[in-house]
Amino acid sequence: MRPESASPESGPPEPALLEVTDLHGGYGSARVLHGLSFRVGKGETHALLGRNGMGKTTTVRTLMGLNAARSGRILFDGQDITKLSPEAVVARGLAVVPEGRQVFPNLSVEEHLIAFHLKRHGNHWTPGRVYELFPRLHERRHHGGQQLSGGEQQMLAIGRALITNPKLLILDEATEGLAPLMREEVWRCLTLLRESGQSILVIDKYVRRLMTLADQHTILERGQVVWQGNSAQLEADKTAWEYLSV
Ligand SMILES: Nc1ncnc2c1ncn2[C@@H]1O[C@H](COP(=O)(O)OP(=O)(O)OP(=O)(O)O)[C@@H](O)[C@H]1O
Repeated sequence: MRPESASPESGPPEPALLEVTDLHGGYGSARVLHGLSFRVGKGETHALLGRNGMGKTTTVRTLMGLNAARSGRILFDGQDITKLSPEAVVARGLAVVPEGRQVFPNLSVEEHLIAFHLKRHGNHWTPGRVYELFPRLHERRHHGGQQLSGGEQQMLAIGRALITNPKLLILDEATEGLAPLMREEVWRCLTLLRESGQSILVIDKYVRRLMTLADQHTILERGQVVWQGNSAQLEADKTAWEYLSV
């Protein structure tokens, strides 16, 4: 149950899996995030929305420890991860499917999955499970990253994140540049993951499609949160759409 929906009878709200508070950050002297706050509950699918250049990728990079936070706090599963290195953040249970996929050209599919496998959190995801989710990857398991199509690279990027057995899976524009059928493959995968209870933070341009998937939405505008709500609220609120139109 999400904290917002806790009734007085149900006791105190469940602590969030991810709680970002008054986060400031950017790239050196370039300030991009101006005090943003949002939370992702356990088992929740949360969409981070906003036009190009509004700070979504910078938020993800800051969560992952790739960009230093200037101030503010990132709590993950009850622990402060604000100042942790990327390796330590992954070890705590965050994993990202990065913008542009970033698969290694000279590593085979199988080598990617073996190299990134982290045995923990019940060790749910193994190379075999990833191949069940994406049979195409099994067929291509001995091929190098550079020999894969864009869609196959995207499946591998998702598989590589899942194989770390993350508590929170983050996807930054996972459908970007994909043909419609491949996009649907990504949505199918996200729907399955959501149904299995995986917590997900997703950034994507296909807002209408996200509305069928996400429990909550946070809209960023110039590095600040300008709107938050669920899919029904987003559907109904014209103000929110003004932040999303190009
Ligand atoms: N390496 C960098 N150095 C300096 N500024 C950067 C860098 N990368 C991004 N920015 C700036 O930070 C701001 C936010 O960019 P960011 O990539 O976080 O936006 P976004 O919401 O993810 O948009 P997009 O969909 O275009 O990726 C933009 O003004 C961008 O120009």
